[in-house]
Amino acid sequence: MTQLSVQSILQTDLNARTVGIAVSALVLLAIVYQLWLYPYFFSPIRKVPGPKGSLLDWRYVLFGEFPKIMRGEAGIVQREWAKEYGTIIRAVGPFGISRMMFLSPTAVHKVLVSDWVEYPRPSFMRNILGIVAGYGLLTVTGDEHRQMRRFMNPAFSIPSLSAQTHMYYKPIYDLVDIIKGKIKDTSGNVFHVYDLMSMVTLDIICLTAFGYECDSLHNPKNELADAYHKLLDLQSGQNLARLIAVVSLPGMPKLIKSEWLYNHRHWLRNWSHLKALSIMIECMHRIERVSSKILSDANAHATAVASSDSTLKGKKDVMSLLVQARMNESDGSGYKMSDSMMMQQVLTFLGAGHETTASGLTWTLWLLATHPEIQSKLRGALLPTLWLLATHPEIQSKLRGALLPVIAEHPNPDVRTLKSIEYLDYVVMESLRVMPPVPMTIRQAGKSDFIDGVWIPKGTLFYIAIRVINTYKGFWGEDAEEFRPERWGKLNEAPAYHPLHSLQTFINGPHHCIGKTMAIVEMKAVLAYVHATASHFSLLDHETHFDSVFSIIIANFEFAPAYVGQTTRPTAAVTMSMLFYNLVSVKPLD
Ligand code: HEM
Repeated sequence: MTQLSVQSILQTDLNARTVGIAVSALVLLAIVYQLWLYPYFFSPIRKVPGPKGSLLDWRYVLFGEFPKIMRGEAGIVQREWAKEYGTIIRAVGPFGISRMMFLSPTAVHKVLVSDWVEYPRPSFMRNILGIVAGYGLLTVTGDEHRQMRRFMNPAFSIPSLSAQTHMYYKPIYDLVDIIKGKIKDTSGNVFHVYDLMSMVTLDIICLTAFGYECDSLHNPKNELADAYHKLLDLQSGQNLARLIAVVSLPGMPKLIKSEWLYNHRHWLRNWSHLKALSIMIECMHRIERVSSKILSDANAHATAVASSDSTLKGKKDVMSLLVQARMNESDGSGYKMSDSMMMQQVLTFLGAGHETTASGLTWTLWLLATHPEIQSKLRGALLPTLWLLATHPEIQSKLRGALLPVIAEHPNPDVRTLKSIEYLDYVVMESLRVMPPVPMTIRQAGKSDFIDGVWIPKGTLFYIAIRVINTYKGFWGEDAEEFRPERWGKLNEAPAYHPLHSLQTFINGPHHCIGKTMAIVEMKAVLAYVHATASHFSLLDHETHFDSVFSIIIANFEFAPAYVGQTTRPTAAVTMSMLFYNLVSVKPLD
C-alpha cells in the first residue's frame, strides 16, 4: 500500500469520525434544546404560572407533570394547580411539550366555540379515539365535521329521542329483575355496580342507536359485551400513556387497524408492554364484526321499507334514521355519507355512548350510597305521588280512572315526564357536575394568537379541564366540590355561574356531545325506573309487580357502600371508571 493511500484512508476515517461526532453533537443539542432550553428558557409561555419540577431530575425533564397526572385522581392534580396558580396555568408534559389550561369563560369560549376550527383535537387524540371509537364524528373537524353533524343532528333531536325512549325500559326492567333475583337466591347483596350499569347501558345503546337486541344483561359473554368488557378493563393511566406513545409513531394508527397486525397479534403478547395492545386489537376486531352486521341489517330494513307499500314500519333507532335520511338525501346539502363512514359511526355510538353513561350512572349511585340523606330525599321526590295515593285510596282510584287510559297507551314515562321530576334532574346534573364521566379533553392551537392576554404559539396543547371548571369555587361558590343537588334550584346564588360556561361535562361549541340529551334521559330512566301498568296499587310492594305510577330503581333498592370506610376514586384515563372498587351494597326496601 502506498503512503498516499494510507493517508487517504486515515483522512476518510477522520472525516467519518468528525461527521459522526458532529451529528451526535447536533442530536444531543436538539435533545437538550427540546427538553431543557426551549421549555424553560425560550418558550414565550415559560413565565406563565404553573407547576415546576427539578431540571436535574431526568424523569421530570423527560416526562414533566404527566406521571403525576396519570397516578393521581382524574382532574384533581389540575384542580390543585388552579387553587395555587389561578385561571391561567402552564404545565410541561412529556418531551418538553407545554400544555396550557385556561379556566376563564372567554378563553374556553374562544377555543371551543368562536375559533373552534383553529383549535382542533390533536392528531394523537384523534387516532386514539379513531382506533377505539371509529374514525367518525369524534375525529373529523372543520367543514367535514359541519356537514356530518348537520346530517346526523335530526337523529338525535327531541322528537327522535321521544320516539326512542320506550326502548330503554326492557333493559331497565331486566336489570331490576336481575338484582331482585340475585338478592333473593342470595349469595349476598354486594354488587359490582359498574358491571351492571355497563351491561344495561350497552343494551340500551344497542336498541336506541341500532334497534339491535344485545341483551348482555342475560348473556354477559356475548360477543359484543365480552369485547367491551375486556376493552374497558384495559383502561388505566399507564395503558393510556402507552397507547399515546404507540399512536404517536408515524404509520402506527394504520398498522394497528390493519388486518395483517390482527392476524399477527399474538406476537405482541411476547412483550409485556404490548400485551394490552394485542387484547385491544382483538376486541376492536370483534366489535367491528358485530357493527358491520348491525349496519347491513339497518340497510336491509330501510331498503325493505322503501320498497314496500307501508307493510313495514320505519324504525326509529338512530342508525335507521340515518340510513333513511341517506336514502332520501333530504337535507339538500349534497352531502352523502359513505358506507364505510356509516360503519365508523356505528363504532362511535357504541364507543362514545356506552361507557360514558355507565360511568355517569355508577358515580351517581356511589354518590347516593355515600350521601344517604340525599338518597332518601330523592326517593321522597320520586314517591310523593305514591305516598299520597297509598294514604288516600279515594284519590288513588279517581286518579287511576283518569290515568289508566293514558297509561295504557304510554306505560313507560316519556322524556317530558322524566324532565318534570325536578329533584331527579338536580341529582343527575349534580352528579355529572362533580363526577363528569369525561374529566378532561385536549385541543391544539392551529394558529398563534393571544388568549386571555397571553401569546400562545401555534402547536401548544390545551387541557380543557372539564372537572376543574365544573368544581371551580370562583364559579360555583365555596361548596363547589361538594355533592349538593339543591344548588340546581338556586343557581342565581352561585357567584359567577353561567349556563354555557360553568358546566363543561358535555363541552360547548360545535363539538359538544351529540348524545347529551340522550345520556341524561337514559340516566334518569335507569335511576327512576317508572312502571305504570297495573290496576291495583300498594306502596313498595316489591315481591309482586309494582303497581300504579312510580316504581323506581331508587324506590326499589337502597344503595350503600359495600363496607364501612369503603373508598374509591376515578382513574385518570379517558373516562372516569372507578379505580379499586366498584362494589356497592344493594338492599331491597321493605
Ligand atoms: C354521560 C354521558 C356522556 C358524556 C359525559 C359525554 C361527553 C362528551 C364530551 C365531553 C364530548 C366532547 C369530546 C371532545 O370534543 O373532546 C363528547 C362528544 C361526543 N359524544 Fe358524548 N358523552 C356522553 C354520552 C354520549 C352518548 C350517549 C352518545 C351517542 C350515542 C355520545 C356521542 C358523542 C359524539 C358522537 C361526540 C362527538 C361530537 C362532535 O364532535 O361533534 N355521547 N361527549
